[in-house]
Amino acid sequence: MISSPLEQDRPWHIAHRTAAHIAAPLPLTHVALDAARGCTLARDISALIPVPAFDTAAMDGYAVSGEPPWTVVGCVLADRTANAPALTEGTAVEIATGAPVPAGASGVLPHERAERVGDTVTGPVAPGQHIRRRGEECAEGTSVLMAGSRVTPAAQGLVAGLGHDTLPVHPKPRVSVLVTGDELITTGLPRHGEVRDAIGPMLTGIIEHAGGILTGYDHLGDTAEKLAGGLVSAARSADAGNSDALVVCGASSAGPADHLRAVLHDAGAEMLVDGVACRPGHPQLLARLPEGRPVVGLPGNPYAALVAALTLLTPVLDALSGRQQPSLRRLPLSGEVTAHARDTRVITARDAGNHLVAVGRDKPGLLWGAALADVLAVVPPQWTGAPVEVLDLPGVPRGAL
Ligand SMILES: Nc1nc2c(c(=O)[nH]1)N[C@H]1C(S)=C(S)[C@@H](COP(=O)(O)OP(=O)(O)OC[C@H]3O[C@@H](n4cnc5c(N)ncnc54)[C@H](O)[C@@H]3O)O[C@H]1N2
Ligand code: MOO
Repeated sequence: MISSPLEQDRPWHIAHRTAAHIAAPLPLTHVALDAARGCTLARDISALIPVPAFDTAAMDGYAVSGEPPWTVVGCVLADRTANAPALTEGTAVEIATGAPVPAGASGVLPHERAERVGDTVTGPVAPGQHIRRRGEECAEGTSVLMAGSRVTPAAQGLVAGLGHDTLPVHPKPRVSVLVTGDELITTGLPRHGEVRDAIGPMLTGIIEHAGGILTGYDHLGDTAEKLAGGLVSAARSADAGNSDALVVCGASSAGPADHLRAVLHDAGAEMLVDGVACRPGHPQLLARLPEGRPVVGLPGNPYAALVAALTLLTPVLDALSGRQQPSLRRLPLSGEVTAHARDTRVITARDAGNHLVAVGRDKPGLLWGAALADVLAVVPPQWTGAPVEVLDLPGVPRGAL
């Protein structure tokens, strides 16, 4: 039985949470360090080597042994061949920062504190001064990153320094997108009856920001057959390993060309969110194909599609990537805001640091306000002014103002 969208509309928070629990994380795979950026760690990571890996000079100067004065007997640089003989009492070697400190050294005297005449050097050095001891910053085997954390550029640098070449991660979910609509064109000026596709161009960035990869993109016509065919071939390519989730844009409502619900029903899909009580974006949906793959249906109106992408698609990709759903921060909201009696409103806003200011220009059909905004504000039904939850907009730096 296919119901009309409005009858089934789920409260916004429930829809958001349902999407976050739709799927288990994709199975662990080992990927090269560079490819791991943005992925979620599937296991804790520990140090394969100590840091520093050997006793090392923390300053350019002289590694000395015993009390001054010292006779300079050589020079040690930070390279892999450095293998200086042990120092005996009263001797020193010139040493570079990072070079292995020879056995027998009692400290390192920085150049700027050293007085050197010929081969003799003197200066003040406390025992052990300016020597970084093996394992002092991180002992071998220490657990440094937890499973579930995201691989950031700093994390890549950290684990490279600790000897890793690959990382165990949940891979980035691959997403196939089907854009419906006979009226859509993808370049140039639309003629009468035509509309430029505004959803496709924003989806790649949204998917990437959510930690996924766009692996398939198709424009379909408006018939049920084309949509069913598109779903089948997208699902086939998914079987071939090309996608972990499907997104359908448009065809989500009740019009003569809106076949998504019927096609999903015929495909045996389980409908998990059949409309959301939010404005814009109420016809959005979330389903699971019989083999388990999630399908997110975005409404055709572009701003409604953006709201739906941040409501359902982002949490689905978080779930597949093994990322914990971040709890949304709350901020006070000012400006022209009219709450709805029954539905959540998702509106465009600027982030002024400790409060939000409504941007407006957020009618369903145009992304104008969204392109000017830093965030979307989630305004609950019958809102009377309490702080609201904040959805970060993909690609906008935090604290953009
Ligand atoms: N009887 C009802 N009609 C509508 C309802 C409803 O509840 N009952 N909901 C309205 C709402 S809200 C929305 S949103 C739209 C959703 O429509 P669909 O998802 O079925 O999408 P279409 O009908 O294909 O298109 C709607 C609109 O958006 C334009 N569009 C579609 N795709 C794109 C795209 N990729 N880029 C730019 N613009 C796009 C399309 O040309 C239409 O103008 O339904 C309402 N109707
Ligand atoms: O999703 Mo629609 O208005 O709510 O554009």
